[in-house]
Amino acid sequence: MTAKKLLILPGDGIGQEVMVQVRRIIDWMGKKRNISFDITEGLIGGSAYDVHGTPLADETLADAMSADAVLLGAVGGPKWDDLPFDKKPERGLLKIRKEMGLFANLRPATVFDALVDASTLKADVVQGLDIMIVRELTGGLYFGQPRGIETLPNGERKGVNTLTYTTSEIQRIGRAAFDLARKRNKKLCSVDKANVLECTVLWREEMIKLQQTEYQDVELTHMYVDNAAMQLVRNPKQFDVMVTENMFGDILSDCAAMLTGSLGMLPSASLGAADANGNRKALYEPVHGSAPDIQGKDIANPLATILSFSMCLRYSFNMDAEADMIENAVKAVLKGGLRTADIMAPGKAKVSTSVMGESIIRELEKLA
Ligand SMILES: NC(=O)c1ccc[n+]([C@@H]2O[C@H](COP(=O)([O-])OP(=O)(O)OC[C@H]3O[C@@H](n4cnc5c(N)ncnc54)[C@H](O)[C@@H]3O)[C@@H](O)[C@H]2O)c1
Ligand SMILES: CC(C)[C@H](C(=O)O)[C@@H](O)C(=O)O
Ligand SMILES: [Mg+2]
Repeated sequence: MTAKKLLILPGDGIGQEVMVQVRRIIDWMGKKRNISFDITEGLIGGSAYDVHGTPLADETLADAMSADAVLLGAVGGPKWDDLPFDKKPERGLLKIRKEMGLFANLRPATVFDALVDASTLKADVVQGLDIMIVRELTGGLYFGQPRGIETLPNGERKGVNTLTYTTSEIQRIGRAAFDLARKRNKKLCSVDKANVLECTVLWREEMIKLQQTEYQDVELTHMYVDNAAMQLVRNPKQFDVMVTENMFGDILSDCAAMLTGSLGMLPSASLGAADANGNRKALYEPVHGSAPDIQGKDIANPLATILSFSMCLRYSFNMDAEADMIENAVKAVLKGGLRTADIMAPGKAKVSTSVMGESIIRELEKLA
């Protein structure tokens, strides 16, 4: 079997620190499981700007387009905050998502039993939680035209972003979410703001049509986004799969992260359309950012990125056994009481990023 092509883009800040821990797992898989990948490492975000003068060089994009999967850390940081808009690290991330056609961003929020106490919510609210947020990733308010800042004739300045979706964009993300719901508990909640925004009136109409024509076995409900944010904190277990607009999904997924204990726990998969062979372009990344406030201290939680790699093994490389091993190793380490600072609790042992990574390898040794 030819080795799968994996492009690794650590990015900036703690993105680089957490990716070191994934590289350890990859090395371990090579030595102990005889599984090797054809790995290219590249730059994205501020670190790409520093070298190439752009947050995503054409060669890096070409590597991403020809890879079987991309694994990304995080981008951004204060060093690059004052750059012109199109040079900012975040533009590199938006560009790679758009160019690769990664319209479906899956953000699972699962509460590990050992971490029930790490959430700021009461244990019975989050225990056993397993929800999937499906965020539309290449349209909506992030990409709609017109956008920008203009100066009006009267000298005032005007900022513009536009929320747009076409029916085909809504249908493809709708199908992705319905398909996932069908494999889970067959409940889909479509989150919109149809009481105010026409674009999401269309969103709701299309979701209803899809349910009636193709997914009658899945229960479809609708919720306004403000209520959904509240319900996620009040009673998150009412949800199975949620599907929503790009920016709504960005916000709701950070909110869902705290149900699991920390933003440092939430992985994600961004997927494109299936080709004739059923293969999809795919990028895996933690939900969190480059966390400049804790950068360089060896205290970041690497588990969201490690779990993103496990999603990569499962969704892109058909390596379910290895994905299970990694997830079981994470559970075992947490059960054993090891915690990075963000999920620390009384009576547990606080460990660094690197010790967390080493501990995962030790557990993998036991499971192999
Ligand atoms: N996907 C991405 O690359 C991505 C996502 C979000 C933010 N960003 C960028 O990151 C920079 C910082 O943004 P922010 O502070 O709003 O969001 P952030 O996600 O970087 O951090 C928010 C808070 O969560 C903490 N945190 C995040 N990840 C953690 C981890 N793995 N372990 C422990 N604690 C963790 C941080 O210390 C911080 O207090 C900005 O430049 C932003 O644009 C990038
Ligand atoms: C950094 C930023 C562009 C990004 C987003 O808004 O999509 C981030 O917040 C995320 O959630 O991946
Ligand atoms: Mg975000």
